Amino acid sequence: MNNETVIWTIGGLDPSNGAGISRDLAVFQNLQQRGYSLCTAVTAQNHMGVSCVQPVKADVLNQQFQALLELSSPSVIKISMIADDAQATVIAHWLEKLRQQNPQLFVVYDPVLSASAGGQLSTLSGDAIAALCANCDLLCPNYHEAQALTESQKGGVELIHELNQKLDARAVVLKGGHSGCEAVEDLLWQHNRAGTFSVKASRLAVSKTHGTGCTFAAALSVFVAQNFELEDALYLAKCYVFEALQQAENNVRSAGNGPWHTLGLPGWPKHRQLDFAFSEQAGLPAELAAPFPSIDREKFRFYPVLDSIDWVRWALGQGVKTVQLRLKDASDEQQLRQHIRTAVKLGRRYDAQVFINDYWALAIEEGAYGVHLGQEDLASADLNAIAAAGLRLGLSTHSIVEIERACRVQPSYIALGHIFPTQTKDMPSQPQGLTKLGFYQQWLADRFPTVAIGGISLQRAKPVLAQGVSSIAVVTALTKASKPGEALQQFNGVVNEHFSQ
Ligand SMILES: Cc1ncc(COP(=O)(O)OP(=O)(O)O)c(N)n1
Ligand SMILES: Cc1nc(C(=O)O)sc1CCOP(=O)(O)O
Ligand SMILES: [Mg+2]
Repeated sequence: MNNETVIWTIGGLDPSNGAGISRDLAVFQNLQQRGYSLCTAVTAQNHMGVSCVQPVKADVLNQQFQALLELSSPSVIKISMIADDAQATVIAHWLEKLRQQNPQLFVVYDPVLSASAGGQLSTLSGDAIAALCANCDLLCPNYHEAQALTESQKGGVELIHELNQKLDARAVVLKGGHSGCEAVEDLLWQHNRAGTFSVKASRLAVSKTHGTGCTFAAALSVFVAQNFELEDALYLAKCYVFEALQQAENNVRSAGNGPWHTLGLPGWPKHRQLDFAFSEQAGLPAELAAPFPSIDREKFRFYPVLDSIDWVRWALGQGVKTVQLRLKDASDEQQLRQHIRTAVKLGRRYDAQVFINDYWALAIEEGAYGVHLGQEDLASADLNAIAAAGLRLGLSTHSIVEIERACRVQPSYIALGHIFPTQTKDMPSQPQGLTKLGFYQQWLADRFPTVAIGGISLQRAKPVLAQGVSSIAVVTALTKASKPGEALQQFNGVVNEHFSQ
């Protein structure tokens, strides 16, 4: 991914480069982002401990803000070590000002109070921390910090509830590295979502973990800046740190007994590495015994999604080999069954791959070629029954977490949406854009055929296909075209040219 954004990091300077702002800048650079730093304290420390902390004066911090604003305007600010209340007042002032200029500004607060190797770093009062939290979008403490902030010995979801009672956070990532458990589990809670989302990693045998918290929060800030949903940002940040630690573990012999962070950073995560789970939202579907039947990829390259049997008949008559019947205003069950039956028959007559959207039970009964389902259907649809009936299955996805959830059921294809703004339906998520589409495609690495959907016009077809997807799906580019026959021919031209290269 290479959409450069500007990220500011506010924190202390660690001369050993394991933690603090120099570590953050290394992570930003490793992930191809433009980073700037504001220094709150000069420390003398390494992975074995902190020997001295010299806070910078509040006025010096204030001038750093002024100097940086002349250069850039951040999309994300990461805050970690704040030495004292006077600094917190300066930061609160600037956050307010920057938010006025950019209401989309996202602030991540990693409340570093002491170093992992031991040593107090901050004299920040409880009131100052509470005021900061109210100004932040995401609070990401580790267990020690969360317990210190709440004066509680609880853990897990209960600890997050304690945090919420004390501090007015909009979202919390509770880092599990210090929980003492066998697996390291990070929990995400968001004020506007039910339940929590968690990512688990096995504990690696790396002994010197100085700076893992900073590395994690810096990577998380990058993924947020790249407009990933918080669940994805947490998942990717965790993969990033896991990969960095794994790399260190593998290299430990050649690197001698030095700290892990000197062994290099891994770059953008490229594939699935860790398990995740939802506590209350639509859970993970059970893994099925066998993959869903495959589709004919050559027939799949252009995929009209159509809202009537007349359109299906027309498209198949024009030679289209994959279509979807997507009926959204069907109230009469008999009529609905009739439409699905006709679509199935037409599919057989034209030797085409006809998918039925939503109505999986009727699709089974009518012997359809396949069904297309959304994420919310995953919890309610009987996937085993669809598989047992031999139907193909297509699944919608809009994020890495949804992609990974879809992969568990080994579908016949995965839809990636919505790429551009669409008039066809209200989408709860943001358009993905081409860069993210390319990232998703690389992430999937041809595990399943893919189809891009959402706002794809004739002009956009070529750059979308260039991201490596197996197919493009369109609704209005065909059904609202002034001359649908011509539009279809033009799409065929672009698709054939792309796949003949
Ligand atoms: C090819 C393709 N991709 C995505 C969708 C969207 O399906 P879903 O999320 O189930 O939403 P509705 O279409 O039911 O509104 C699709 N239909 N086809
Ligand atoms: C039905 C649908 N599903 C989407 C998804 O992202 O899951 S986008 C979409 C509508 C696509 O219509 P158009 O080509 O007119 O933009
Ligand atoms: Mg649907």
